[in-house]
Amino acid sequence: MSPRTLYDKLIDSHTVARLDDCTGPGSEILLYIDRTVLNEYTSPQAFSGLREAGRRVWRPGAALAVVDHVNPTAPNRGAAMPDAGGAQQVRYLGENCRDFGIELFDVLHPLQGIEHVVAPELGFILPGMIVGAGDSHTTTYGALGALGFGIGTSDIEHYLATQTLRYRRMRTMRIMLDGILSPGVTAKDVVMALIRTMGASGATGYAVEFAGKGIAALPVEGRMTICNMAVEGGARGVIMAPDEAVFNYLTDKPRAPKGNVWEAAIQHWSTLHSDPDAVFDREVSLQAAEIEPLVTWGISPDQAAPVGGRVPDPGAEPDADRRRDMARALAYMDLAPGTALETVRIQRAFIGSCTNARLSDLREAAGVLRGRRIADGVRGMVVPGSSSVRRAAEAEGLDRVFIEAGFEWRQSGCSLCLAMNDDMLAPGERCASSTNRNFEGRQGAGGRTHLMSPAMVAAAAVTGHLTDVRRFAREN
Ligand SMILES: CC(C)[C@H](C(=O)O)[C@@H](O)C(=O)O
Ligand code: SF4
Repeated sequence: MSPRTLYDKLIDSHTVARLDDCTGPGSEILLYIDRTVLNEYTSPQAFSGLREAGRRVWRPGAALAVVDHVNPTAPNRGAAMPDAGGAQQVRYLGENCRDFGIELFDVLHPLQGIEHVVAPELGFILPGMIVGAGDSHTTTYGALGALGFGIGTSDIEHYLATQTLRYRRMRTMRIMLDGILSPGVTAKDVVMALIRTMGASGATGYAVEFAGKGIAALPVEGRMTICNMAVEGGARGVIMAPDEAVFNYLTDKPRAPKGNVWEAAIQHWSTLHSDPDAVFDREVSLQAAEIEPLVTWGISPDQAAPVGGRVPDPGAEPDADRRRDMARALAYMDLAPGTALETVRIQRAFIGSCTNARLSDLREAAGVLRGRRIADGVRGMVVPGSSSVRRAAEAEGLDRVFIEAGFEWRQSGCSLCLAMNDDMLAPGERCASSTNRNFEGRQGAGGRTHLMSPAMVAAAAVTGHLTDVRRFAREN
């Protein structure tokens, strides 16, 4: 057999039937999906479809449901939702899980959290799996050696009824991260650098495999940050070959296999990598040493610059479409060309989301905040990625560090990542945010989002303006 990429191997081993006469990219197959994660926001119509057709869920145990998008994150929250729409979605998810036999982590469940944080920490996602779920950031699971991708509502229904999806094979791209990151530069900066270089649709149509020394050197949670946000570069399907670090990460996870099954699993997982001479449709490489801490200045994740740089000048952009997009972004963001990014003042600081609210992210941010206070006029919020992350952080005293620095220490959920609950920016407020999307109004109508790593959010909160976190390292 000719050499194959890891993507090809996973697709081949999950192909139930070919639906056309083609074999390469674009060919349509019926693909077996190992697991899914459901949320209150994208699952309702899928369940309604099942109910109307009188169908049952084929393998209820392969699905896990969580409430994450619409719930409040107030420290003393109860089961009540902020608005009637959210309340209805949460109630219906509860009803559906009960009627179709699916496990649910409801708002007050001790394991509640953002789906992409909850599923890995539970050991629900394992190497070699294919995971299709109703949320674009399902790509996160690539970090565990599982091919994850977002699917639409009608696909969720198809999945629930059959455990399969109609799927079009994608082209393959390998992104090599060569070398090792400099101090103060994080996984978030890697993925932001990638999107900045390739553009917000640079990986559209491709399944992306990340590889190279730089990836191998990253802890699994950092790899999740990269796989999570790669979708903002257009990648609908992301994978990294599982290695020792992944096996160590999974070893104590409650739902991971145990005993003999674990041993056998490791044997199999160790075979999950692209063949040495596998051919990718596209190869890209990034030099880790050249990556600097980045912040976005615009309204698309690719509109980013090194924090030490300046707001770009649309007048200097030769391409007319890009020039117009830049001008529009700067008008929305209320930024003048040539402004030093480090002088841009913020009113809000948000550490949260499925990109950057795991324990390691909170540790990094707390490392900057220890012994410091956030600037006057800045409101800071920390929203742990899951209730488990929240407890683990409390066990090591991180909550105290955040609270003493002046941050609010909240319950888990998507929160201010998107204004779909009661956490949002007021019009005109500017936020340093550890999230993944900076679209207009994403964090509230008229709100202005600057994406960056959690340590950079902490640094900005302390000074009151966008700040190169490496200044703090020098002071310490
Ligand atoms: C609500 C959901 C459809 C959406 C997604 O798929 O990503 C959300 O999680 C987001 O981040 O915008
Ligand atoms: S935290 Fe943000 S990006 Fe992640 S699932 Fe929730 S809304 Fe989407």
